[in-house]
Amino acid sequence: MDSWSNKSMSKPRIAVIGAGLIGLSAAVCISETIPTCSVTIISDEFTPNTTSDVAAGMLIPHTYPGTPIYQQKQWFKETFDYLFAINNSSEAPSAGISLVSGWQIFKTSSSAELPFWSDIVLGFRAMTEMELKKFPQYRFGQAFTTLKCDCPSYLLWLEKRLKGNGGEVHAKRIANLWDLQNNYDIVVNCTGIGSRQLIGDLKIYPVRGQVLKVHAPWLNHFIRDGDGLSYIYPGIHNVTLGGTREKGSWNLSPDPNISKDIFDKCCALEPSLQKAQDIKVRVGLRPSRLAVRLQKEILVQGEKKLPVVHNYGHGSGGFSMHWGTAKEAARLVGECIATLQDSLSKAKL
Ligand SMILES: Cc1cc2nc3c(=O)[nH]c(=O)nc-3n(C[C@H](O)[C@H](O)[C@H](O)COP(=O)(O)OP(=O)(O)OC[C@H]3O[C@@H](n4cnc5c(N)ncnc54)[C@H](O)[C@@H]3O)c2cc1C
Ligand SMILES: O=C(O)CCC(=O)C(=O)O
Repeated sequence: MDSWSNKSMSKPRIAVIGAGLIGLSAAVCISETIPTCSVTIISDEFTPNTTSDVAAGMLIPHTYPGTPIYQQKQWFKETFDYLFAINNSSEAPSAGISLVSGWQIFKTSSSAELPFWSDIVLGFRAMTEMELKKFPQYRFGQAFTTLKCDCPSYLLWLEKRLKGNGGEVHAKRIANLWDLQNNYDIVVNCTGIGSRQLIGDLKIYPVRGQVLKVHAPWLNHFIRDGDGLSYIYPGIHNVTLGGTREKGSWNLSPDPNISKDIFDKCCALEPSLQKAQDIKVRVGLRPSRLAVRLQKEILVQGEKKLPVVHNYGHGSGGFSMHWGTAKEAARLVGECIATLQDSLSKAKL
């Protein structure tokens, strides 16, 4: 009899490691799609101290070169539809979800490809001559309406929803997945960049991002340079100005020169930002990987087995993809439960 067969599967116990966007959304989705299980989040950091709190929270996907495009499109569509429904409900302000229209602008039209997500966001079209007059240095642009999450509000709302479903939250650093084996049947790994140390995945690396969060409530249109290095994203509580992408840097200290550079570039795009107030600097490490890792793994140690569902490596696109990947993680957890129940009933024969 292996160690699985000793456990009662009447209420499968699921541990989700990580309380960033990916852990919280996976935990909520599991608790809602498999209501017979218990879900516990275990994490060493919580909002407002996660990478997910630093993000702009825009639904504008980046492409993962190692994940098939049809898969990315599906995750984005599921995420967009889910957040659009929240946006259209009375929950929108407490969840921190808003619709935002704006422009992605390019210095040359040849660099402006039609993105794979153009038919998922709303009203995607080429910018008119009139709109482009605002940006004399730019030749071409795309106008569309998408969704934005106010990151800390959305994380708190997810946590509240999880607790409302009976889920629990514990503060703890996990050094070894096997430490969870006695108390849980299945582990869901949503540790982001922490997966490099926790499970030794050397394919995940940090891409440092520094942003400014400013008070400029008159702004309601987003502006994104197509190079992804300058953006102005108005949200419910503040405007996020970005940004930087420093591959391989683990430095979490804000750099004042970079802050000045971000501010100057954003003011060049939107001069009224000179009047912005309450400027705060935030730095986060994007958990980057060629492909999101979303798969089952059965860890084996002698007679013992521990089913793990990995869900990490969302890089620059966690907000854009999170509900689609949470649904897939929940489906994989369901498969693990079916395997455990099958092994339990065989052991009883
Ligand atoms: C500047 C910036 C702007 C961004 N803007 C956007 C955007 O506009 N749109 C978009 O889609 N994406 C954006 N992103 C990307 C997005 O922030 C990430 O994809 C997303 O936050 C990843 O979420 P996560 O939950 O995997 O990671 P995290 O938020 O880092 O959460 C990981 C969690 O795991 C916990 N953990 C790690 N190791 C352990 C351990 N050993 N034991 C216990 N707990 C552990 C951590 O404490 C944390 O709670 C941006 C990122 C940055 C840096
Ligand atoms: O790239 C963007 O425009 C959105 C912000 C983001 O995803 C990032 O900075 O990683």
